Amino acid sequence: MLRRLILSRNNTFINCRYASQSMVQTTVDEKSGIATVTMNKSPVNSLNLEFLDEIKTELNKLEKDKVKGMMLTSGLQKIFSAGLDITEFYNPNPDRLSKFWSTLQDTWLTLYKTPFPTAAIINGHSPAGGCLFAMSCDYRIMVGPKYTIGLNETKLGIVAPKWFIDTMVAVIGQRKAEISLTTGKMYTTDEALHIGLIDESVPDVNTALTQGNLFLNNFQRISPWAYKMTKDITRQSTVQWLIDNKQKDLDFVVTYLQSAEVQKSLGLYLQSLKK
Ligand SMILES: CC/C=C\C/C=C\CCC/C=C/CC(=O)SCCNC(=O)CCNC(=O)[C@H](O)C(C)(C)COP(=O)(O)OP(=O)(O)OC[C@H]1O[C@@H](n2cnc3c(N)ncnc32)[C@H](O)[C@@H]1OP(=O)(O)O
Repeated sequence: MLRRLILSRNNTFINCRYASQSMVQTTVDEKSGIATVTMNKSPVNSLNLEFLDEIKTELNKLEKDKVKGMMLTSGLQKIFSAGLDITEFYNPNPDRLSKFWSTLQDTWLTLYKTPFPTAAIINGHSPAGGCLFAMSCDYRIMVGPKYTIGLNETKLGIVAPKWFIDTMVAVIGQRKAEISLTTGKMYTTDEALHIGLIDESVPDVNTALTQGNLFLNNFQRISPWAYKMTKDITRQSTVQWLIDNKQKDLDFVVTYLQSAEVQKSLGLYLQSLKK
């Protein structure tokens, strides 16, 4: 791992951590202590085992470094994240599939429970797992109007696990989540703003980053302990369910994803993507 200081747009030094061939780049503004984590896995930031592992490691590092906040964004032109890498569960190797799902569980727990405030800068399409990661941040700013966001699992012939569903319910409420999930609806930026799936719609990435910094800087005036306790209490039931049911969730997903019916749906969906 290498480190270097670079000069930011507002002339403060940024501590930049990077590794060769890294899929995740992080900069930390030395003045504000706010980190920007950029997902950079071409072509669509699909979340496979190695990518998830890198994201989790990076989040743990930020916690150790006691950053004051984090913005999660994408380095790709028009995609925040295409969600889970479908090739991880189409014709899967069962051992790798187990490892992949456990890593997803752990990465999500790490992101959902960060002791520092987080903002998703959604600068591109954000289906399924991409939407999950955005919803797991404390605040969402989406660059409009061209992109879409939502949990579209039913469109793939699969079911969003309970903790995906609970995360969405926590953001938009039971009724809207039920409609969104059963129909697999992908929302435009305006629609997402209207139902509360995102907090702000902005015209470009620079504005999104400025607004993200503004949101995170609010916490300079809040006790970190009070922040963390409040977040833990608010998110407790969703987090605790997964902690208590990790193995059950894993066993179910591994069995269900390998069933002939689900494999057939996934094959057809992958084919449609290639077309
Ligand atoms: C009680 C419990 C019950 C059940 C539990 C059981 C099951 C577990 C549930 C599992 C949950 C899964 C959640 C997910 O995240 S599934 C993934 C859903 N993602 C999508 O549907 C996104 C699909 N992709 C797109 O819509 C577009 O690609 C996108 C808008 C992101 C970008 O469009 P663009 O035109 O720019 O690029 P494309 O040409 O479409 O794509 C480029 C190449 O990338 C490949 N691709 C795209 N998305 C994925 C993906 N998610 N995984 C793997 N590969 C992907 C695409 O095929 C293209 O490949 P090539 O043709 O270049 O080879």
